[in-house]
Amino acid sequence: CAKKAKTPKDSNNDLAACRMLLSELEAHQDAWPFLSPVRHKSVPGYRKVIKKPMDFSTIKEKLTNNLYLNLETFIIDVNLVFDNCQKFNEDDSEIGRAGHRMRRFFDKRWTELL
Ligand SMILES: Cc1nnc(-c2cnn(C)c2N)n1CCCn1ccnc1
Repeated sequence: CAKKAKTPKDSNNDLAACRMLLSELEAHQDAWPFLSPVRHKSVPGYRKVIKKPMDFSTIKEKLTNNLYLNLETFIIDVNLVFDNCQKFNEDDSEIGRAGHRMRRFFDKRWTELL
């Protein structure tokens, strides 16, 4: 089917959806590992293993500076947070489990927007 043209209104709706989704992520009880950048200087191996660090405060900064083209590019960064977490943490660990719970919550919420 023909791709629907993106109007300014569509972009504003995407932006509102991103802001709403991000605030829900930040308010989640399992968000604590992801609220600010991993202090890679005090986490041995993190900088070597994780090529593209990402966290909710960085996403908020990018949203504020209009660096997301649409909902898709925002979702890519949120998924990067959870993919990094899975790569660096055992599934059976505090942070690993929080990451899985947060990913499940996010997937449910943004798909409810479609
Ligand atoms: C996110 C995330 N992924 N791995 C870590 C981490 C930080 N230190 N260690 C040993 C990890 N595996 N993090 C950041 C967790 C941030 N945190 C830790 C305690 N309170 C916040």
